[in-house]
Amino acid sequence: MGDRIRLSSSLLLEQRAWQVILDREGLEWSQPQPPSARGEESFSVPTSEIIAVEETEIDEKQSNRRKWRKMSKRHAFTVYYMKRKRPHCWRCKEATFWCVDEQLCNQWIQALKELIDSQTSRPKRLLVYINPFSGKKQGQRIYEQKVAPLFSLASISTEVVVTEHANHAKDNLSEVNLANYDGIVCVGGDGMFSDVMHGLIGRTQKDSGVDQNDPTAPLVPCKTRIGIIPAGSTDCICYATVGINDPVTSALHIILGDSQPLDVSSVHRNKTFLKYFVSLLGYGFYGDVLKDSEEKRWMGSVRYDFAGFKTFLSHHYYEGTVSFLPATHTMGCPRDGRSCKTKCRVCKQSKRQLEQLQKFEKDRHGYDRRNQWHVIRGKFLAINAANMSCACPRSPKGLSPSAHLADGCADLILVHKCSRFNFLRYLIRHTNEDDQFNFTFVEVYRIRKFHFTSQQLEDSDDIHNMQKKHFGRFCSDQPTCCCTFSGSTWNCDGETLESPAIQVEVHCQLIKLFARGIEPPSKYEESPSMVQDRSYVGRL
Ligand SMILES: CCCCCCCCCCCCC/C=C/[C@@H](O)[C@H](COP(=O)(O)O)NC(=O)CCCCCCCCCCCCCCC
Ligand SMILES: Nc1ncnc2c1ncn2[C@@H]1O[C@H](COP(=O)(O)OP(=O)(O)O)[C@@H](O)[C@H]1O
Ligand SMILES: [Ca+2]
Repeated sequence: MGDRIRLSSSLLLEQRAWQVILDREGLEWSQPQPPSARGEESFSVPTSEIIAVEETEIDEKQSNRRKWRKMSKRHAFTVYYMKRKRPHCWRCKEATFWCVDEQLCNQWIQALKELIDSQTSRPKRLLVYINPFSGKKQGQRIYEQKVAPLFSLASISTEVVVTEHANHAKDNLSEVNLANYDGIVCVGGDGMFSDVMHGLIGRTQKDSGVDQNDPTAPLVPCKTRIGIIPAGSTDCICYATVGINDPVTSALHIILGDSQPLDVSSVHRNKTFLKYFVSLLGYGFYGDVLKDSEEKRWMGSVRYDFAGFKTFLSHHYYEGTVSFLPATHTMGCPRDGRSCKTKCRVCKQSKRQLEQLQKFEKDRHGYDRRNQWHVIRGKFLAINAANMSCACPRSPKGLSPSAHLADGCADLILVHKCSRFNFLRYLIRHTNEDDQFNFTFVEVYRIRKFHFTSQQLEDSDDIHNMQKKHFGRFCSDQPTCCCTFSGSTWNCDGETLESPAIQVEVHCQLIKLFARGIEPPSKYEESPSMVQDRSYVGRL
């Protein structure tokens, strides 16, 4: 595309004449001679924010200006574009331009279409999975009423699968031809995203011959992007990567072809792969809240408040050993206040440095003097590994406000045993501006890998070893073993995971989302107030 796309014409919009210019950068319209009372009016939409163009039939009856009808037939086209309504919240707006010259009108439509087609990162074919039972069970309605009309406006073809059971999306992804799609969309909550992500990562590894059970195997990054239409109970992954849980905003990020790389952490027990997570892996408090809330699914998202209150009162602590490998490749740290923003420099540089470090480690067969494992043994109310901020409507800054989406690190938060009052103070700080790490009983580290073993398992291992020595085989060798551990469970992106021992490793930028991270506030100040403020589907 070159200078061929450069048009400058006088067109009418809302009965006023505007000088309208289209070039590679975008569309601009301004008043040739601004009426002094109004001041100069000029509006622009960058190419990357133009959604679609359509030829428009002008309803002549609507016009009370008979003189135009007398003159000649009007020819019109409507430009649909993204507009920032308030921080992080996007809407689709429209502006209908017209003129009496049919050829000129067609020329504009053609040029705008060419410009839109030049945006090669935009998806054309999407595979959509809808969980009809997420959150308030509105997934299907949200998709059909708010999202599908926008996809069809943007000429995106879709194949829609309404899931019938848990893991449906994951299983389906193991057999579909991924080459047929430019992206996968999941409509639901964090659990639904987890299903899709496991399907996609598993499929990519299988196709590349990587064994997911091998905790040392470097994983192959997934090419297909995932879009999240939030319709769940917490919607943490959407909120922390877009800044809001709003279906229309997410649909627009997908249509405009945004791309946000995301770290994924793997959880293994010895040589068995258990799960991946992108937001929170939590033991103790968040594990117990999740486990308790699962029996209360019928309550919807309030289940978490009930379970949270109950778990808070029970005030269980868990003994165990955490060992971790601190991240040495990143300049960021959990309390530096440098939160992850669109086109984050910390993420970019960290990835580069991690690649160098990994190459260095490979050359030295894993050895690097900076690789010092730290070991902390204790009694914990909560052990949280936050791969991202984990911001959500309940906690707008999240569990670790300065965690990054794509730096190859997770923030490991250890909440040691403390009084109920202090734990409540800690929880309350998730909802306000105060630093939740500024407590003597809270430690936070930026890490690349960590291991956890519960005290019960350590004790039983000691007994096993002793008994093995003296009596031969013992129960852990038997599949029928009935040893029970009174440990907690893991909350792994909102899915429960029972394992008294795990090894976790962060995989830098393993997947990509249709998102752009958190836009800094200046973006909203820059956003022009447009002439026509009619929302297309935004208010549905
Ligand atoms: C006193 C107020 C305390 C508010 C503390 C809020 C902390 C919220 C942090 C949320 C981190 C979320 C991490 C993400 C988790 C999700 O993946 C996951 C699944 O999402 P999905 O259902 O959409 O699939 N969601 C969850 O695990 C839910 C976590 C929600 C925890 C809520 C805890 C409420 C605690 C209330 C304590 C009340 C104490 C009152 C004492 C007088
Ligand atoms: N049709 C279905 N029936 C039952 N469970 C389902 C279905 N589709 C998906 N699931 C499972 O429901 C779980 C929760 O889904 P999610 O969309 O996160 O809702 P919520 O945010 O309300 O927890 C996920 O683990 C997913 O595998
Ligand atoms: Ca990270």
